[in-house]
Amino acid sequence: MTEQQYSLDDIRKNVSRIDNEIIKLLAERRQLSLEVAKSKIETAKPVRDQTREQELLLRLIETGKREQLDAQYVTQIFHAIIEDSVLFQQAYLQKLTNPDSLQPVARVSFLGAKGSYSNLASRNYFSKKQTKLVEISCSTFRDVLSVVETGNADYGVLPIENTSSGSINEVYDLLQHTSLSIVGEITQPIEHCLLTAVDTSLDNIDTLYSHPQPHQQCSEYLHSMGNITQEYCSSTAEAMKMVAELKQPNVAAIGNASSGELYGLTPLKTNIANQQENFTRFIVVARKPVEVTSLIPAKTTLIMSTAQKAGSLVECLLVLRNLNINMTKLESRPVIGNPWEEMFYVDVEVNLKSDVMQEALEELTRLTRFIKVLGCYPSENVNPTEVEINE
Ligand SMILES: O=C(O)C(=O)C[C@]1(C(=O)O)C=C[C@@H](O)C=C1
Repeated sequence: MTEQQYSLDDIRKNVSRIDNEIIKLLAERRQLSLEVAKSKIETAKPVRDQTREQELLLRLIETGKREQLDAQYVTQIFHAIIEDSVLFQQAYLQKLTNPDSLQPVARVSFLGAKGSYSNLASRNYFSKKQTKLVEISCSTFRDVLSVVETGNADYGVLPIENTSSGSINEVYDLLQHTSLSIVGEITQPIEHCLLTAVDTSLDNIDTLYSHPQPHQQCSEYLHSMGNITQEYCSSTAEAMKMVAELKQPNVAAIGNASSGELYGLTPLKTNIANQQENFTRFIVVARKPVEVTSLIPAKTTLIMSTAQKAGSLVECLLVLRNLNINMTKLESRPVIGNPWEEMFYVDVEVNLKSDVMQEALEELTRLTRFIKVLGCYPSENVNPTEVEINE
C-alpha cells in the first residue's frame, strides 16, 4: 500500500475548489447563451440548432476521451447543459415577447402541501424564469384554477397526463369551463417510493397512504404486496404528513424521496412505479394568454366538439394532416349534461400565429359545433441531439 500524502480534508478542499470552478463556468456559459439568444433575434434564427449541437457533442466526446472520460458521461452532462441553455434562451425570448407577463414575484397555486409533485413541478418550471415564487397550496384541482380566476394567484400548475396512468380526466373536465389560458408546460420525472416514519420492514406494511394517481401508477407493485389497505389523500404531501403524524411501523406513504425528507420520512423501497420511465406532464395556466416567438417551438391546445354524425372527427383530423400539422395528443371527454356528446382535446406542435394554424382554425370552425383555443405556449420538451457513440 502506498503512503497517503494528503489528508482527506485536504483532498476534499481540492474537490470543493474544482466544484466551485465548475459552477462559475456553468454560470458564465449560461450568460453566453443569452448573448446567443440576442444575436438570434437580429438574424431571426431559431434557438435550436441541431447541427451545432451534434458538432459540439462530437468534439467534446473526443476531448473527453483524451482525458479518460467516457463518452456516455460526457454526453449526459452536456445534454443537461444544452437543455438548460435552450430553456434559458426560451425564457428570455418569451419575456421580450410578453413584457408584462412575468413579474419578479409570481403567486403560484398547485395541488397539495409543500413537497407535492405539483409543488416540485412549479418550482422546476419557474426556476429557469428567474422569478421568485409565492406558493399557494390548494386541496383540489378546482381550487387551483379558481384562485387564479379570482386574481388571488397569477399562475396555476396542474398535472394533465402521466406515462403510467394516462390522462388526468378531472383536469381535462375542468378545462372545459375555465376562462384561463394555458401559458406553459413542464414534464416532471415522477419517482415513487414507499416512505415510512419509523424503522420498519416491508413485511410489516399493511396500509398505504397517497393520492389516487400514485396508487394507480404503482398498481403492479401494490398488487405484489398482497393484502394492503389503500387510503386515499388529497395529495402525496397530505399522505406524507399523515404517515409522519401516525409514526406507525405498519403504514407507509407513496411519494417522492426528497419530498419525504421534508416530513422526516425515509424510503423503504424505491422505484415502485409500473413503468421505469414515469413522467407527468403539467400545464401552467394564467388569466392572460401569451404569444410565443417564432424562434422557439410552440404547442397549441384546442378543445372542440364535432357534429354528431359518422366521420366528423376524421374530417377534422384530415384538416390537420393536410396542412402537415403534427398532433401530439388527442383526448375525448364526455360533455356533462349532453349524453353521448364528446369534447375533443387536441395538442398540436405549431404556433397559433402561424399561417397554417390560422388556416386550420378557419376550416375547423366550419366543421365543428364548438371550438376554443385553450392556449399557445413554448414546448419545453428539449431532447438534446443524440450522437452515435463509438467507443
Ligand atoms: O450555439 C447556439 O446556437 C446556441 O443556441 C447554444 C446551444 C448551446 O448551449 O451550446 C444551445 C442550443 C442550440 O441548439 C445549440 C447550442
